[in-house]
Amino acid sequence: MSPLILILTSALISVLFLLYHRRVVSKYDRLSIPPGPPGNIFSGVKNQLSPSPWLKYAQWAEHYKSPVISFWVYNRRTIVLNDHKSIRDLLDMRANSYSDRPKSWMYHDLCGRGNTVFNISSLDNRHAMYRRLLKHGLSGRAIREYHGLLENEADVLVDGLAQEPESFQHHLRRNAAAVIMRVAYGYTLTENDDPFISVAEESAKISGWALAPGRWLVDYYPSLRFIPRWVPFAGFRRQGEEWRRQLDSLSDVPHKWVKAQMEQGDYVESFTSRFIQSNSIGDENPDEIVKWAAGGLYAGASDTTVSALTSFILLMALYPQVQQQAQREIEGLCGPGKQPSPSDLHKLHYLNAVYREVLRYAPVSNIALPHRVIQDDVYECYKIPKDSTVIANTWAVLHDPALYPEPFRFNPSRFIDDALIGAGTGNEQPEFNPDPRAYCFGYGRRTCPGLQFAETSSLLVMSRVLSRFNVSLPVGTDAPEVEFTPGITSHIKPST
Ligand code: HEM
Repeated sequence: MSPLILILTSALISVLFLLYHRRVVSKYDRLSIPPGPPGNIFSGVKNQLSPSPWLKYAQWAEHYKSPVISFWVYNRRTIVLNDHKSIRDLLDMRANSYSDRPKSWMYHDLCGRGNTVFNISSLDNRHAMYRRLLKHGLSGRAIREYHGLLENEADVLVDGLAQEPESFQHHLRRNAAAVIMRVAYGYTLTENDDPFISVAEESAKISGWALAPGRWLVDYYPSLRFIPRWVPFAGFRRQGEEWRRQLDSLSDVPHKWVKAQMEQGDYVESFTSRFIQSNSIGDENPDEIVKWAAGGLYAGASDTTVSALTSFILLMALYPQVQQQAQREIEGLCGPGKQPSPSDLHKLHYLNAVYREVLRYAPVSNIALPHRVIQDDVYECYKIPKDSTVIANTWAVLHDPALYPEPFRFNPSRFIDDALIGAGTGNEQPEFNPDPRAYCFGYGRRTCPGLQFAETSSLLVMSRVLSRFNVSLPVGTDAPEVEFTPGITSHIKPST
């Protein structure tokens, strides 16, 4: 080809590219951002969000007549999805773009927690490695191996409840911790003041402070992290370093304990021991991958199942007819006075419906965890800018009257009564009362890996409690207003 033709061809290609680019870019630019409250120039809507942001988001969606809304929190663009369609379309169908986490500079960077399962970027290969391990360790087959453990701990729980029914939350907490410590580390909890539980609670406390939304300006203005630590107003840097030291040593405790037990040749097989011995992890530092994945087990399981089971106990006391129907089902299957075993659980259709209705009526996680979109996107007539924090308002979906008629009525039959379920085609969700587990456990590549484990352990506890007790409010107590605590994991009140 002659040089002239080459030059002309290159020029033509450049012009075509520029025209295409201008058309696409200007089309994107012409679109508007989803509507939402303007907020103030410095902190955006930050001061309008507490204590129950999901209610505020739902109000704004109604006010702006759009399920997809947006606003600023300081200098961070936040998009909230308030209906099932936008959540499905974006977080699930476009999971490759919407599964990252927004960066918390205080917690991820200064406190060094960026590698935990919950926080690590979805673009980091290690996220996929953690998820592979968790999938293996929490598969149906793995869970069957834990059946004996789940049964023993459920017995300990009901014995505790028989002795001190008023401390039911303490017993539920102990049960969740005992099960997951054994699964993750092969560790058996001591009766009181267990040192591993103290370690885990200390980490959770520090994490709560470091993650408090809006508390650390460095989360919104990351260049502040370069301020020298000796500068008088750089207290956050000194605090971050101190917490980093504490959190590093706390997260090493259980992992080192398992390794020491293994070196002595005297250990109970666990998630950690199994994967430490496996040479299929495929990272130059497999020990770290196992450590963080096992840490995710405790962090994911310890508070969530407690929240669901606390709601269950209170709702059984408030809805005796539901309780009796579930008890009749259990007795019909197992015989009078007999306890269901883990392999009976799938046959208890009404109890399964009660579990789903507990998750729907009192969501454990009202707004899942925040996601981050990694590239500019267009949804319907809106542009969604790269790096926006994307929040799914799970609470709004699970209380949407168009999806769940009479959403504030606790009614497990909605999931088994054909008259209450709209027609679905093939494998699709029904028109009404779809399975709430599709929302309660999060979305896309961040969907909770513990869904099946949570279900088996919760159903077992629920069935054992109902086959041994009649749950009721303390004598002389009026039925309380049902309210929920704010926070990442929400708990039904009264919680003491
Ligand atoms: C009723 C019980 C539970 C509920 C409602 C629940 C809910 C959730 C939610 C909403 C998320 C965030 C998903 C997202 O960002 O979109 C999550 C993540 C996670 N959950 Fe659960 N969970 C429960 C139990 C468990 C259990 C028992 C485990 C472990 C045994 C667990 C381990 C995890 C882990 C490791 C993640 C992080 C996933 C990631 O970021 O890639 N969860 N869970």
